[in-house]
Amino acid sequence: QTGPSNAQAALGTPTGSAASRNRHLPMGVPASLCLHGHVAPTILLVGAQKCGSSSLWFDLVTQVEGTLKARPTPGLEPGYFVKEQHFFDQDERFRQGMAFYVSHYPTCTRGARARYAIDATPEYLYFPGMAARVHAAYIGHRRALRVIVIVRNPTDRVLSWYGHIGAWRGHGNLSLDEFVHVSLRELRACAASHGLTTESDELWASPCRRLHPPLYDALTGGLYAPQIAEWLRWFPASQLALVTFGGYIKRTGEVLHDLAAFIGQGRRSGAPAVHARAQAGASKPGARQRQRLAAAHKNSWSMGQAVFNVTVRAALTKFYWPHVDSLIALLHRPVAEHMFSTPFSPASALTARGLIDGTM
Ligand SMILES: Nc1ncnc2c1ncn2[C@@H]1O[C@H](COP(=O)(O)OS(=O)(=O)O)[C@@H](OP(=O)(O)O)[C@H]1O
Repeated sequence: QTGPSNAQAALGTPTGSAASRNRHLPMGVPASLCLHGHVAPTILLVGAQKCGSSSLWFDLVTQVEGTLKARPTPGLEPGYFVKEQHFFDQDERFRQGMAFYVSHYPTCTRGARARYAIDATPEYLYFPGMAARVHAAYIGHRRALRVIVIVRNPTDRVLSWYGHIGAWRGHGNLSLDEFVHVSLRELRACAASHGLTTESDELWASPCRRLHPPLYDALTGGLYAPQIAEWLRWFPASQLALVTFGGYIKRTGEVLHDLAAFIGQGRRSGAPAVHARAQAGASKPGARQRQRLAAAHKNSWSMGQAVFNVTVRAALTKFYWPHVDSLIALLHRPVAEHMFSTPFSPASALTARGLIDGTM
């Protein structure tokens, strides 16, 4: 799928400071990757969907030195496609090849400082087969890639999904609680009919990953372990970074500092200091912060104050417990040993309890 490149990715030395808890920054930080005359995306913020990826993308392109977003494409929704290219997950775009993909990014400039284009398409994590496609497409340039994953309490993710994707695809007349109830019931039935249990990681790549409309993939998007494992099958752990939503909200400046180091850069000079973000609605932000948050939330249709009925939340939490345990177990396996994580390191502080109660 990859056409001939105009330049090879040159490997230099890291310029960013090493993040405190991560001893394993990728060896050799790539300069800009120039393909077909354009700066090719080397930072893939692959999801998960509804886990704060728009906010994190906005912070990366405004705060981290050298980062670039895509150019608006005429005829396509500008606020959406500058963030998400949907190249690897949409066959009709993928078939057009790498020259088409990179044409959405600025042209390369001889002698310019290193620039890192970002594609923040959350479906890259969710769809099976994406990591393999990226691996094949970046042949000869794989070491230039940095893959970032942000995860969130999966129960809160379902609420967010219902308010955005569910509303968009039409969740019929099902209330939030009915929607969860029916999704759990259908998922259980589907798992049983395929010889699986609802605790199994295999659910994600099974036919049960998508239930019939209007349920779709609301629940299985939160099975993070198999999704991350798929990327770890194709890329060295040192090229993957894991961010926790709760940690990002509470320790935004620290997370951006760490990710800048992961990318091999520092914070943009002159970028305003970013302090911890309050959870939406928990504080009264000033006008400037409101403007920043509005931009950062552009791609989210937050349900604001909506809450689950207590029993429904408990049922979802029960469903997700083994899956969060599975994520923590994966992060402790040798294959993930050199994975970059911020602001919590799996070996020390990241716990299933913290992810479930949203403090991480
Ligand atoms: N700073 C801050 N504080 C609190 N909440 C935040 C913040 N940044 C993003 N978010 C929440 O993240 C949810 C949107 O996630 P995504 O941007 O990944 O959505 S999307 O997949 O790109 O559509 C969406 O969650 P819900 O409000 O629960 O729907 C956003 O509100």
